[in-house]
Amino acid sequence: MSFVPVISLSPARASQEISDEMRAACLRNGFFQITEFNHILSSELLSRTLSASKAFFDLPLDVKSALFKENHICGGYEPYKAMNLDPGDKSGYGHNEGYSVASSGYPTAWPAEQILPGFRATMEEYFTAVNRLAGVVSGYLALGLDLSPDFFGDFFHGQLAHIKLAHYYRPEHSQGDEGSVGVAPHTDWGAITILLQDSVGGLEVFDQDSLRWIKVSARPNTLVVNLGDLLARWTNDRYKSTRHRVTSPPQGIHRYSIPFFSQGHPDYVVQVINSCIRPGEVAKYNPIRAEEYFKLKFESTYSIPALIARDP
Ligand SMILES: O=C(O)CCC(=O)C(=O)O
Ligand SMILES: [Fe+2]
Repeated sequence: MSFVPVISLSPARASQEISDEMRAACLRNGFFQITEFNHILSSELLSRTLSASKAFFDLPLDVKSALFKENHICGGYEPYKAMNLDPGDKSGYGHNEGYSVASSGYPTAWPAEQILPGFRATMEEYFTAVNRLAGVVSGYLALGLDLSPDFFGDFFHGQLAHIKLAHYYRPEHSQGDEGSVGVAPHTDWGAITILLQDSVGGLEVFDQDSLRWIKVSARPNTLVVNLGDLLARWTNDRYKSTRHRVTSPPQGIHRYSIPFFSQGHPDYVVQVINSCIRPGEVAKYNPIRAEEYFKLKFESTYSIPALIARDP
């Protein structure tokens, strides 16, 4: 099996076949790519969303800075090198700037409509579509675990999620390896991440069997799906949440990507799935409310103490 298999979601395929392929990928690295999901999310929307993201980052810095992300629940601007996903490594600050959009009902600092016409509408449209796609993928994941397809339904319904527009580039006049850390090695925190990326590439996964960094190809009309720590926890680590990183594009090249992070309904209590506990094993994790879990993760990661102090 490929390290990061490409799985077609074509409606012509049998659900069991799709879920079997996902299961194999989840047991290995928790990483796969999906294609042929046009019936859920159109390729036109994918390219419109990437273009809108580029237009946002082209705004002057003072306009973007005024939209500063206030705390881990809100959406807003995350300045260049604000985030270190590897808290133990001082050189782990990613060479990217970001802008996150929170679920509807949670505040996002939007640019004024006259500054970026249509931006908000495109992001909201993409958010709704990718959220729906996450629900569809979760149905296949449940089937792959021999659970009812709506097993994850209450977690995803009314969930807190966000998309993060990311813009990677090296510092001006950088040389050699300077600025090569796009995102330091990390695992994602949530249930599933769905990544939209342009054609530049740079995402790498640390394959759990060969113990090598594997490049994830950037394919048109294809999204990368990976499981986060919460799904690993939920399955008593049967399904994998794997370390990955982003290598910045060469000097002068810009890369745009948009991960969707699925965090679940804040009040949902995530408890190890009984059938994932093998004979002789015990549940490795206590039940935890999704909201509490994310607050703990956020506080250990971000480099801006003010963001945490101002938590509502
Ligand atoms: O931009 C990418 O390719 C992935 C980014 C990522 O892993 C993250 O933001 O968690
Ligand atoms: Fe990630």
